[in-house]
Amino acid sequence: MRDPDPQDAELAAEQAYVGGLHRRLDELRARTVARLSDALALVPHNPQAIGERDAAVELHAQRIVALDAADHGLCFGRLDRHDAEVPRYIGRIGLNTEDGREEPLLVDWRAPAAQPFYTATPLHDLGVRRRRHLRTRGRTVVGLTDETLDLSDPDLAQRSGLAGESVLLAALNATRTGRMSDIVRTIQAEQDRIIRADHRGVLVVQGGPGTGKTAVALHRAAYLLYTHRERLARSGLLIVGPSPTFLGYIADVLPSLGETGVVLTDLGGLRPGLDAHAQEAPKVAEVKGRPAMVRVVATAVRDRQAVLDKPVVLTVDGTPIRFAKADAAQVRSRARGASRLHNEARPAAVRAVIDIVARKYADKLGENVLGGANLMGPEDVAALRREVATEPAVHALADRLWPRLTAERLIGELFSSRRRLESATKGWSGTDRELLLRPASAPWTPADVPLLEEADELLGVDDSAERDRERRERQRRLRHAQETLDLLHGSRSTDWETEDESEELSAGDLLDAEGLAGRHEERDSRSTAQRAAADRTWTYGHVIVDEAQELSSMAWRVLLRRIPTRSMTLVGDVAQTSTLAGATSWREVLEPHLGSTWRLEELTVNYRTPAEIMAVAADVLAAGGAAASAAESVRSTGELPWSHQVTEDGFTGAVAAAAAEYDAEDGTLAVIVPFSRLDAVTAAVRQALPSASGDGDLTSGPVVLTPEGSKGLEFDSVLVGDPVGIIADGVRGHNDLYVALTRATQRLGVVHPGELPPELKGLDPR
Ligand SMILES: Nc1ncnc2c1ncn2[C@@H]1O[C@H](COP(=O)(O)OP(=O)(O)OP(=O)(O)O)[C@@H](O)[C@H]1O
Repeated sequence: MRDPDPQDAELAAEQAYVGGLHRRLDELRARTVARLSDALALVPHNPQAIGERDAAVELHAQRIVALDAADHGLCFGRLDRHDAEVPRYIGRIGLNTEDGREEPLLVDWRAPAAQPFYTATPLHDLGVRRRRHLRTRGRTVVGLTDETLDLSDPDLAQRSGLAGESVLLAALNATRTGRMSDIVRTIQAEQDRIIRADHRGVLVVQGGPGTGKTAVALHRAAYLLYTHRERLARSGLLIVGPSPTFLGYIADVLPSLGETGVVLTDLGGLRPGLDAHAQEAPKVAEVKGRPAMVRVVATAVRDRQAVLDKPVVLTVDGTPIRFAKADAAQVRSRARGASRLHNEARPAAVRAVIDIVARKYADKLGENVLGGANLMGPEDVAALRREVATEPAVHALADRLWPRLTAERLIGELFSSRRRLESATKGWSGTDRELLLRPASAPWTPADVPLLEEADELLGVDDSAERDRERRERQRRLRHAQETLDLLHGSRSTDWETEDESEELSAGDLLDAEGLAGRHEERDSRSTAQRAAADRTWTYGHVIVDEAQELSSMAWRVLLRRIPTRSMTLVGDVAQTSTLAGATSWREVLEPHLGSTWRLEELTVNYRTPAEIMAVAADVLAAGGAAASAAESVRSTGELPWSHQVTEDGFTGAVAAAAAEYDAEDGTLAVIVPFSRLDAVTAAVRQALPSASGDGDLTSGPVVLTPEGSKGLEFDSVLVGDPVGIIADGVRGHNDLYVALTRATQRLGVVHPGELPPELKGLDPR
């Protein structure tokens, strides 16, 4: 019989503890499910009770989601401290004992008490003696890794400075699934500092490829939701990413951390109700993103506030009325004086047309043939005005002079009319203007979204009909509330036929009635995230932007409107900018919008790409003239990235063959080619590998992408086809190639027709 292994005994002890945590989790879940059923079974008898019931249902349902999410990998860490007897366990959520008095059973990774798990070092041990990483499979503890934070530890000199290095490397070497996973078990100190940074103001996180910017941004979202739960539950948190494929790739991370109430979108999906994802030439997107477009949109709106080239003649009840150019000018100046917003000014424009036509009509009808004063009295004129107001020709004229405009109509009609474009882009070069011209039926692109939103800002809404409806509805509610109060108090009767009911109510009564009427207002049962996503004017509590270097000036305007408090986290890498509209330095892009009121944090370690691949990518970065240097890789694989020269004719076949070879390896695969070769290579790869997906779903098989489409993603194997084509195709071609090469977590191959560009000479020729 062998001696019991001390490691086994430790494992058994941890298993006992973790088992207890799971029992506690089950208990809490069962209790929350019971509360949810009780709330659902409740039959509320008044609107206030309905509101309370709905709030309770939402609260319990969210709690169940969070408890379920925590079940997988519930506890992953333990801290033994110098000054405490009991160890502190760290996990996905906080769990207390029944009486809630002792040290919590489990500390949420986001709580201040958990921070030493990520940041304690032998030099700054933060009271920690030993950090233990627990590995679990299902509910079973399958492994332990200890780090002693003791300066006298003889192994210390060998350590890399990474927290939980072996656990981290195991996570980094794992094959990818096509979906990003959370990193709560292995967050590194430089990442932790950013995740927990103060939420106020603008925090810019710069980092090379694979430094965990996206991971950090998402964990920061979870941290902010935990720390400022109440405020963010009301105002919401917005995360903006570069593309729908990217959003699909990161979609599991926050739910796995128990957080679901976040709005995730890309620019093309930011405008409620509009799917603006059509592709367009990068040069067109760049023009649309320029700050000069603010003026173009403003001019386009003013151009729709027309004056006449020549007089028009209307017929009112058989009487011809001449509407002169000067009359049109008067309409325009009255409407412009009424409101800055085009649609809000429209009622004034309509009134002005009616007034002018009625006056002229009265002048005609009341003309004194003997040459004296007009025979019409004020009542006659008022009656004529009412008649004129129902005349369709008068409204048609008002529409012509001051049309009701939606943003879609304004921008659509602007871009499809050479005449309108010329007027709105005076002083522009013909080439730039030409880029904006497109057919009326052209679908919307992401770069159109900021223009539509800009137009909305100038158009406003003519909500007079809606306001009337609301006023009547409010009067109805007030009447109903007062009747209810009267019933309660058995008080006097009131004549409700009077329009102005406030005269009928004493001040005290009105307050009571208003209070009661307010309770009857319908409660919006949608969640904050749903309401925020559907409302263009919603302002968020915090906004996170990933790949922020890609945003154009116009896109910044849209985002900043959604966050007047400027509580933002912007993550990106200026060396990965691919569009002309994108940033080459943070100062250059942020200064016009934020001045110098932002702070910069940097991430310096590349967790994704092995050193062998990074060496090649760094040469490409340098050849592109980038000022930034690539982040240092945390690991190497010993596998050299290779190149394979082929003829032009053999290119697609060779790519498909190499893809088939890589597909036989474990994990995910992407083939990245220039936009001009996308269709041909996709067809060839699909023929060789029927599982190759074409719909941007990264979980179902190999994908063929452009460098731009691969932004923010990663794959175990990456095959880059035609690097020279990538450099030539892009407006910042070297950056595009750099992005493509740095998507690989394990293997990289490059297939090239013709010579290999000198910056890729570091590849191993095959
Ligand atoms: N502390 C960590 N523990 C485990 N994995 C990590 C850690 N930090 C980053 N990673 C992993 O490294 C990979 C790269 O991270 P991420 O995609 O967030 O980088 P990025 O900086 O956004 O890259 P890019 O700019 O190239 O898109 C991901 O697989 C991520 O899970």
